[in-house]
Amino acid sequence: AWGYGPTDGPDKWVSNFPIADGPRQSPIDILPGGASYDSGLKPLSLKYDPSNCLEILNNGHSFQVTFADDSDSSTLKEGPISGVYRLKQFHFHWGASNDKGSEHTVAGTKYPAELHLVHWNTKYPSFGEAASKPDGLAVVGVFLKIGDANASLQKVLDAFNDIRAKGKQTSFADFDPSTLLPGCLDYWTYDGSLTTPPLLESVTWIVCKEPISVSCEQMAKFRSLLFSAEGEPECCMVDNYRPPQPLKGRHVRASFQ
Ligand SMILES: C[C@]12CCc3c(ccc4cc(OS(N)(=O)=O)ccc34)[C@H]1CC[C@@H]2OS(N)(=O)=O
Ligand SMILES: [Zn+2]
Repeated sequence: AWGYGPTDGPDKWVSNFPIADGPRQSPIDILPGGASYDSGLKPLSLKYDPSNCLEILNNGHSFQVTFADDSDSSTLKEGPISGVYRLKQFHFHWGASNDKGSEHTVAGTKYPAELHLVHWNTKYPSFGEAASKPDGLAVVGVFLKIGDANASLQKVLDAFNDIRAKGKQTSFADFDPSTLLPGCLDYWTYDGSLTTPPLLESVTWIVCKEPISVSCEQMAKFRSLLFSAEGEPECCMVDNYRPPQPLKGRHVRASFQ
């Protein structure tokens, strides 16, 4: 199985997932000067229904909040995509210290964490089906920056006591993920991939320029989760991020000037 350690981490993934060296891998280092403003890009239309929120789980790589996706009540539309994409889950990536943790970087700058809201294209019958199509998924990325405590994020962190170890899950209801979005939804967009195995090249990435805040104490709470299952030697869940990958001729577009 894969992980983020010295023996099973990002540099080792290519042996079981050769697409790791593919033409549209993620994340990337975003160079604002290298992105071209595209006036044809529409504003993001994100509409989420808190009643779709189902549970929160520790999957051994991150924690994720999963949503009911059997109707078009929590969707992403417009932006760089066409059609309707449904929210399936959101999760985070973070570091062992505040100087690293994000997957995307901005002119080399690493943020302490990054939120990913994973949506799938409803032109396909299911999430799993969509995940193997070049236009199957759209992930909205939001950077976290050290500052004031984030009250909305705190609701998620308060559930951590029930999911400390790998494989633990607990019900998590009535959460509105739009409360985790920045005020300004200016974004960069490019064609990429999942950032964990199976590294499928099926993601339209939409990375928000404006970060949301997280306090130092809240970052410490992220780091209290475990990669390990109950009964195994405890291994803190930290540095669960893939470093930037080669651009390989791709263009990054900006929705703002
Ligand atoms: C669940 C699945 C395997 C893993 C996976 C999936 C989708 C989106 C994902 C986003 C991730 O995070 S990230 N950073 O946004 O890229 C990490 C893993 C993801 C599908 C792809 C095939 C499996 O689907 S399945 N079982 O066949 O139904
Ligand atoms: Zn992710």
